[in-house]
Amino acid sequence: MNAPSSLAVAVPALSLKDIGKHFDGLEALRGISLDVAKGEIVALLGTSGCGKSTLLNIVSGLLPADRGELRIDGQPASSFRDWRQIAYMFQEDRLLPWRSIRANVAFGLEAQRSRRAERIIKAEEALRLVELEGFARAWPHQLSGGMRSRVALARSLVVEPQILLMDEPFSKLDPQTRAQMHQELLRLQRLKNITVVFVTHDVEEAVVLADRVVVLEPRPGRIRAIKPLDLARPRIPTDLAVSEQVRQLRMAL
Ligand SMILES: Nc1ncnc2c1ncn2[C@@H]1O[C@H](COP(=O)(O)OP(=O)(O)OP(=O)(O)O)[C@@H](O)[C@H]1O
Repeated sequence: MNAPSSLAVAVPALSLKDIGKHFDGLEALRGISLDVAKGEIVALLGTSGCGKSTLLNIVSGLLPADRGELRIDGQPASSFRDWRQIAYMFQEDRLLPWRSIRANVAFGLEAQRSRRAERIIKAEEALRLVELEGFARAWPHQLSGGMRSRVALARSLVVEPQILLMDEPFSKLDPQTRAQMHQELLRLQRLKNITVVFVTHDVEEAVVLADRVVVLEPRPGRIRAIKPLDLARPRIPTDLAVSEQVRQLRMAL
C-alpha cells in the first residue's frame, strides 16, 4: 500500500552514503553519510586537513569518490546529467582581470551556449541582486574585496543553481565586510530557496549561517558530530544564544 502523500518523505537535495576517498596512501575521507534537505544551509566545520574541500569536490562532481554513494536530487551521481544545477564558489574570487564585471558574471552562462543578449540581461539581473548594478562596466581591479566577493556570488547565482557549494568564500575579507556578505548570502539563499553547503573553519561563521553544522575530524576525515541550530535570524555573534552555540561547537572541535 502506498503511504499517504502527507507522510511522503521529501527527496534530499544531496544524499551521501558511506563516502570514502584516498590520495595515494592517505585516507582523506572515511564513512561520510549525510542528507541535505532542499533549501537547507549546512556548514562543514573542521580544522585544516580534515577533508572539507575534498568532500565539496566530490559533491560537485570534480573528484570521484573511491567508495560510497552520492545522490543529487534523488539521482545517482553516475547518471546525473544537469551539473549546471550545482554552482561552486571558491576561496579566491577568480575574477578574470581582462573582463568587465558584467562579462565576468556572464562567464558562467557561456558554457550553456545561451545567446549573447540573453547573457547580458541575466548578468545584469544577477548584479542587481547583489546590489552592484552600477558596476556592470567596471573592471575587477576597480572594486573593493567585498564588492569582488559580491561579483563572485552573482557569477555563481547567474546560472540559477539549486545547490551552491562554497569553500571558505569570505575568509579573506575583513570582519565587517564578511558579516555583510553573510547577510547578503542569507537574503539571496532565502529568495531563491537554494541548498547551500558551506565549508569553513570559523565556528562563528558556521553558527551565523547554518541550519546544521557538520563537525569533521581529521586523519581520516570523518564526521564527529552533526549539530542542528535552532536559532532565530538574524544571528548576532554577541547574542547570548548564539555565543553559547559557538562555545559548544568549539568544545566539540
Ligand atoms: N589532490 C590531492 N593529492 C594528495 N593529497 C591530497 C589532495 N587533496 C587533498 N589531499 C590531502 O587530503 C587531506 C584533506 O585535504 P582537504 O584539502 O580536503 O582538507 P581541508 O579540510 O579542506 O583543509 P583546509 O582547511 O586546509 O583547506 C589533506 O591531508 C590533504 O593534504
